[in-house]
Amino acid sequence: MTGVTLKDVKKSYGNVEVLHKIDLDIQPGEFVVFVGPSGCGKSTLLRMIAGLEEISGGTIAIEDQVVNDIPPSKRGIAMVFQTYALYPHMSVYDNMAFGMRIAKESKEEIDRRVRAAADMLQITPYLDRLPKALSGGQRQRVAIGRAICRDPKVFLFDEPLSNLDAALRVATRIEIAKLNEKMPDTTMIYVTHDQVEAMTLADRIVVLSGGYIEQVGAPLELYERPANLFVAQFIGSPAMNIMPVKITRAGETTEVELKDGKRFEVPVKTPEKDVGKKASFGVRPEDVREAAEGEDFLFEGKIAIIEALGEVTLIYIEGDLIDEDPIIVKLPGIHKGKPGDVMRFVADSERLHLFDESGHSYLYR
Ligand SMILES: Nc1ncnc2c1ncn2[C@@H]1O[C@H](COP(=O)(O)OP(=O)(O)OP(=O)(O)O)[C@@H](O)[C@H]1O
Repeated sequence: MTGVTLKDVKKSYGNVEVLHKIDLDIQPGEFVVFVGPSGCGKSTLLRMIAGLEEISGGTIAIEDQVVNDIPPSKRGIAMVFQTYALYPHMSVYDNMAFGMRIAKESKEEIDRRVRAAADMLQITPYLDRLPKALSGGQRQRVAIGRAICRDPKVFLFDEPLSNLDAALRVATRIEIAKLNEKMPDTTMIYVTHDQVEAMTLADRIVVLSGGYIEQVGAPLELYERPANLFVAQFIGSPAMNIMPVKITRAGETTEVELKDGKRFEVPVKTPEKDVGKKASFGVRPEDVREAAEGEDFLFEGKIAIIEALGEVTLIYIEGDLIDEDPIIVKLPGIHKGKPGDVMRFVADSERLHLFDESGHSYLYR
């Protein structure tokens, strides 16, 4: 089984460094997803692992072998692209067989592998068709099938679903999850800017921003214990609400004060020296509920906009508690509030987050 190790990996274009000091250990058989906003460097990092981009510094090793100077075809990897990259004049069968023919595999072996991959992806009925006679989702399955035929040690996916419409994206995502189950020994590295893909497919997510790794962890770890403000607001939708606070008591748990003077406890550890300092208090829209009559509430405000989505209602709360955007609350079902109504909210204390002045998360208890 094959892992991938990145040590102090850097990438520059001219004198602009776009990836800085990337250290990452991907375990054999692991499904790792790179996410981050546009331009953060996730595709470049994947293409460096594939050998499609030169490495400006550091080392990339696949199965303990440093591959910096090894061409893509010799790295034991297969890559699936956003644009499918199928040969338009070749049948599905020939597209899938192509790499093996170049590698001079026997006819029988080629046939066995093409049929096994086609069966795995349910594309057997289309083997004789040209790519143009297939839907986008079917074409992407052919591209994945072609990659499987190469029997790669490491499978790389570069935003494979982003050209598909919403329904096909879900169906193909599930296909990829099944593929991962069927190929437990194959390491998979997947680039996306879609959080749902990252959360549902990954064993571990690598969050990148501005060419740096912000955090590496299991999906729910990032959701429940974000290491910093960036990850807190990047993972989860709508994003976590962040309100400026002052620390009024430090210790094993921390008391903070909102801009309106309201004080409450957050179960995180803070050092005594941080008393009086500014901090950022975070609570997710879905972790808030409406306070009962007379219940001690966390924050209050006026409804600015209310959006009924059926299964949930999104409520945008006006007020002076945050500097820019409104606070967003996500309540289950249909809520009968209307703009102008004043609402009060509570949240379980375990669902509260606190970040220091530089945006790092205080230690969760
Ligand atoms: N050939 C190139 N020459 C110069 N700069 C480049 C080149 N390719 C990429 N970059 C820069 O490197 C950075 C990372 O690009 P990359 O494509 O890896 O980002 P990304 O996270 O995959 O973004 P997206 O989600 O938009 O594809 C960007 O700032 C980009 O402008």
